[in-house]
Amino acid sequence: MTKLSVNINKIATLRNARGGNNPDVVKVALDAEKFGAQGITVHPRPDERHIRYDDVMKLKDVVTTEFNIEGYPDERFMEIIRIAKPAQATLVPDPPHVLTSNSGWDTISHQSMLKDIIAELHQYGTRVSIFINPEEKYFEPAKTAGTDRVELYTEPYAVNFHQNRDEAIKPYLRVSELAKELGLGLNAGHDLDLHNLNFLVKTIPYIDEVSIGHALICDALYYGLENTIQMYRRQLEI
Ligand SMILES: CC(=O)[C@@H](O)[C@H](O)COP(=O)(O)O
Ligand SMILES: NCC(=O)COP(=O)(O)O
Repeated sequence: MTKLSVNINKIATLRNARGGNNPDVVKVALDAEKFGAQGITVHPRPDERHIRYDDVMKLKDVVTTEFNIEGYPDERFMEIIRIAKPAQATLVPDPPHVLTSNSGWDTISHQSMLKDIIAELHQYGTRVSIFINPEEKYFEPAKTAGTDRVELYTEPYAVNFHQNRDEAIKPYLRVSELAKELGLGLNAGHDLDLHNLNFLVKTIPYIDEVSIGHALICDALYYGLENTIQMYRRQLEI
């Protein structure tokens, strides 16, 4: 069964908007776990626009489901992982000022860098996932780099879903078969929501984990966090 990891970046965005501690990121993470989240994901970007270094240092001691820390593997990120030792680190090739993640790794040109980074993260006992576009040429090099999992970058799927869901999912189906043949674990994330999630996991039933943030937090404004998490869980189970 595909697990739901709730990305709480946008809770921190709201908190930072007024400079206090409301909403309390740690409390929301613990409540999200109580409400059915099977993991907590954060993406501490270098400019700390939402999740801050201090948030990670508090969350690492209290998250009881899977803690997943995403980010570009610069020295600051590696330090965070060295200290936090999360269940999973997801490597994302984001430049510092990108609005949001907008591509997976070029695992061909970055293979040796990724290999060294992944080897170091494995020393901390952390599972490694790398963000990847649904293009077959990147999967063999990802495997050679030593990653445990790949995370399918699903924005193109989400964008094309409403036009033609069967066409939108085709590239993902192809590369998911390849990932399976290579023995790579499979995560998925970015722009997944209540409309497009079920078709993705029904068509690709061996996705280990989806990490969902933006749409889920927006839905929670209307349905409440507990109800929303359970609505997403239901989309993974029907
Ligand atoms: C890697 C990924 O797709 C998400 O973590 C995304 O980066 C969310 O980041 P923002 O919340 O900053 O948009
Ligand atoms: N890895 C994807 C993630 O953590 C959340 O992405 P989004 O749902 O905020 O687009």
